[in-house]
Amino acid sequence: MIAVEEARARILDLVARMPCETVGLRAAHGRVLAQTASATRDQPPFAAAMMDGYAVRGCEVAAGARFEVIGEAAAGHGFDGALAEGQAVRIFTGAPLPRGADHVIIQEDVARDGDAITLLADHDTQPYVRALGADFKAGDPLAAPRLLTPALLALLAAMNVAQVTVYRRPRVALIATGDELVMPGEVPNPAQIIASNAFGLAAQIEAVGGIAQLLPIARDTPASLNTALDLAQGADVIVTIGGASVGDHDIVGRVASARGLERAFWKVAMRPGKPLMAGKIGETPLIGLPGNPVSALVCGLIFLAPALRKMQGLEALAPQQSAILGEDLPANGPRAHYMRARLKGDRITPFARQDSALLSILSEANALLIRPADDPAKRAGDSVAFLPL
Ligand SMILES: Nc1nc2c(c(=O)[nH]1)N[C@H]1C(S)=C(S)[C@@H](COP(=O)(O)OP(=O)(O)OC[C@H]3O[C@@H](n4cnc5c(N)ncnc54)[C@H](O)[C@@H]3O)O[C@H]1N2
Ligand code: MOO
Repeated sequence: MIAVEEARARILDLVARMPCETVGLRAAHGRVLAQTASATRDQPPFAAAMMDGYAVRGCEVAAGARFEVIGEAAAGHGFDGALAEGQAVRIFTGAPLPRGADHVIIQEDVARDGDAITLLADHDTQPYVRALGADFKAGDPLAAPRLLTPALLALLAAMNVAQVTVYRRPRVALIATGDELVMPGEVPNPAQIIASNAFGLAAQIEAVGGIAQLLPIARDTPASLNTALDLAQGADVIVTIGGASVGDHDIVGRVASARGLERAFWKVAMRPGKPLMAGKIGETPLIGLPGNPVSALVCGLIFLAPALRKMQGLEALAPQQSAILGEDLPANGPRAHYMRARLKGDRITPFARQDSALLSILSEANALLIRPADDPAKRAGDSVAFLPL
């Protein structure tokens, strides 16, 4: 058995950066920018009014000052002429400032009489002008790699960047294995259960930008598993679920070896997730997850998600967080324990039941409390590491 960190490092070594592709902005949410994008224009491209009112020369702004209104500037329609002394242009938010103007008096602060305005005594003195390029300048870069969020997509659009180069999404083939499994909605026989793991894993994969492909369930025969592995060809990562342990029907290791698996490791000093296996068949990384539902999903978070992040040019690991332990815990054994826990404020308390088959407890948990291997007993109030769920 190897340590969690060693297993993760070996899995990260199995995967490579994805190739790039160019996509339109509407397809870029959640993708990772692979090439720096640069603004093709200044924003705003002119000094712009920040308020509805009157554009004037700032040096003339004084209580009681009168101006002649000589025209109008609206968003999308500038005023062609220039302002002379004593003149104002009616202006609306977002409009370019007329030549000669450097100040917008908000309309609440003037009395209008035909084509004349008079500035009221208690007027606002802010100029209400947004400078040319105040948001960004032509050539300003948006450096890669970075995850494209809603705000960044809006920024790229404003920069007049219509297409971006992003990493291709890694496609992950998911193969559930076991004679006991039927798909949700099917009618199981009395010894069967519903295949649940691939649904949680697919969601985890999609949450980190991957594409999940659910293949047909492989039965506990080499022929059936080989068929599923054939169908997985072309995937960027193959993930099997179950059949990873030591039982007579745990055939994933054997079948994968017969297909040329170069094993990076089998068995990790962790709970849940001990029988985890990983390697490469040809150029394709294969991760063999344990079948117990919580083991599969915890391994998905701790090993598969970082690998998919790395493949898309992102930092594989998020920084670890810490919280205050809510109750005393006995010493941990030789396997790191990822305990389903409830984090409330800065206090974290593990659930009493930690059986790796209990999805109900996982779904109630909002954190995994991390007990390192051989961690000594802990007291309530001690600081402990956790992963948010
Ligand atoms: N003698 C030993 N027995 C076991 C060991 C061991 O070290 N020595 N390890 C245990 C641990 S820890 C785990 S975890 C499990 C994992 O074993 P497998 O990866 O071989 O998984 P299976 O035996 O196929 O299934 C375990 C359990 O999970 C259910 N399962 C499987 N696939 C799914 C799925 N897609 N959706 C929902 N549930 C699934 C399956 O029915 C079993 O109940 O091995 C221990 N045994
Ligand atoms: O490692 Mo198993 O995942 O403890 O149940």
